[in-house]
Amino acid sequence: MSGNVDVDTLLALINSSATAAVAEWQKKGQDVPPLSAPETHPIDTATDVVALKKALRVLEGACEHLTTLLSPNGQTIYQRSYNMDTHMLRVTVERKVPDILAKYPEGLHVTELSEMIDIPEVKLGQIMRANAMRHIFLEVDTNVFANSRLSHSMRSDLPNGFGAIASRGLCETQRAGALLSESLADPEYGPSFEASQSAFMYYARKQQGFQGKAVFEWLQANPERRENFAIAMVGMGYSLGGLTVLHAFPWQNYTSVCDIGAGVGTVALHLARKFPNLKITLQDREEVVGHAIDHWAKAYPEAVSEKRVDFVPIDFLVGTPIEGCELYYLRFILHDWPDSDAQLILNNVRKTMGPNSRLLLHDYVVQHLDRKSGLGESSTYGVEPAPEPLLPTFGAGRARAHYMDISMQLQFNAKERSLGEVLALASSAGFKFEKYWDLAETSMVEFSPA
Ligand SMILES: C[S@@+](CC[C@H](N)C(=O)[O-])C[C@H]1O[C@@H](n2cnc3c(N)ncnc32)[C@H](O)[C@@H]1O
Repeated sequence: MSGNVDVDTLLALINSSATAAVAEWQKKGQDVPPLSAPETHPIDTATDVVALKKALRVLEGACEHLTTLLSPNGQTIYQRSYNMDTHMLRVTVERKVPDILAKYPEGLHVTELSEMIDIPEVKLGQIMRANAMRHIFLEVDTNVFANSRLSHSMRSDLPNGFGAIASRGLCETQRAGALLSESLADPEYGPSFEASQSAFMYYARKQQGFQGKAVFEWLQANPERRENFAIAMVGMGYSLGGLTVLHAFPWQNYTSVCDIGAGVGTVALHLARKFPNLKITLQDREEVVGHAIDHWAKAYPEAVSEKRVDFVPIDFLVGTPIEGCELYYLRFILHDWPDSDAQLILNNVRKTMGPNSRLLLHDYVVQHLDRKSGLGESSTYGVEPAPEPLLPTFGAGRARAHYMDISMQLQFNAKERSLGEVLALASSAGFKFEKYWDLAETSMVEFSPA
């Protein structure tokens, strides 16, 4: 069997998907800025990005497939094993280099930067160049660095939350990831599916001496990281296309929604702005509800004074959400919990729902990589399969689904679920499947009471 034939097909996919992506950038009113331009673009914080995400999942999948196909195996294996991207990025994100370089649009010599952030000049030069090679920072002159389009977008003064996403990924998730193999070999942690015995908790206990039970307690004990987590959730909405749900789902047909585990209202704030007739209730842990009240007082005081939004604390593992809402919406909640706890949460929602209420579960839906299972889901539930020769799930075009899946394992001993797993879980809590919403990157599954 020859792989040569795949080259032409992959090139055609790259061509058509890149053309479609450019059109989506232009629809937002401007051309694509070069990677060297330290500019933001409206597409960074656009919410209606299903068409862009659909083009990108083909483009990313096809580019990775083609380079892997045409590279000798040893080259790819070296590339995957020696990839230092996250370590290099962490050094610069922790030391707020994007904020520093924002003050030097013409660039800053590595000698001065090294004095400011206390890293020896030679080492820092290596680190900055390794980042610049991936378009994070620019070497504008020999040993002189400036912000690129990517590093500019991580500035802490921008409202996009991208710097916080990077910080959460690099400082918490990657540290746990670095100890995954050790935690899996540990006789206590390895076989456990308890949130208190995740790889992150292994890291927090062994390296930080933390005595608490699980991640949300760790965040509570680390206020700066908790604050970063809240901002990262805002950034997740933009970067993972989670806000496409604002456009895809007919919210205008409903009058009330309870956002369970809402955080400070990363989705609810947008819902309140776009659908003024929707009565919104935010529910989360008591201290998070306190932050949400402060956040809305600054971000959208009119919604509060017009009583379009309520804030009600809950521990969703033990208590039921408020009664009488038409919609119960859970975004990025069930993936934090192992099946036994996810079941408790769903049972509690089911108890409170009226006969005409709907449950909306919004997460990544992961798929097996064999074409048989992909085709089964596509014919039964409308999950779009990738064109051949791409892996049926779009391969690297869905990398973030796998990153999120592993990130949930690392932090909570939990996971992203396949559609079959979501349906089984919901069915055993007394729900009936209504509709699968393909949001191109994340997915939403709608249920009614059975
Ligand atoms: C991953 S965040 C998702 C936040 C928000 N839904 C979003 O999509 O941006 C998970 C949320 O669950 C909340 N949470 C965790 N444990 C909880 C509990 N026992 N009861 C209620 N909320 C909880 C956290 O405080 C956090 O806001």
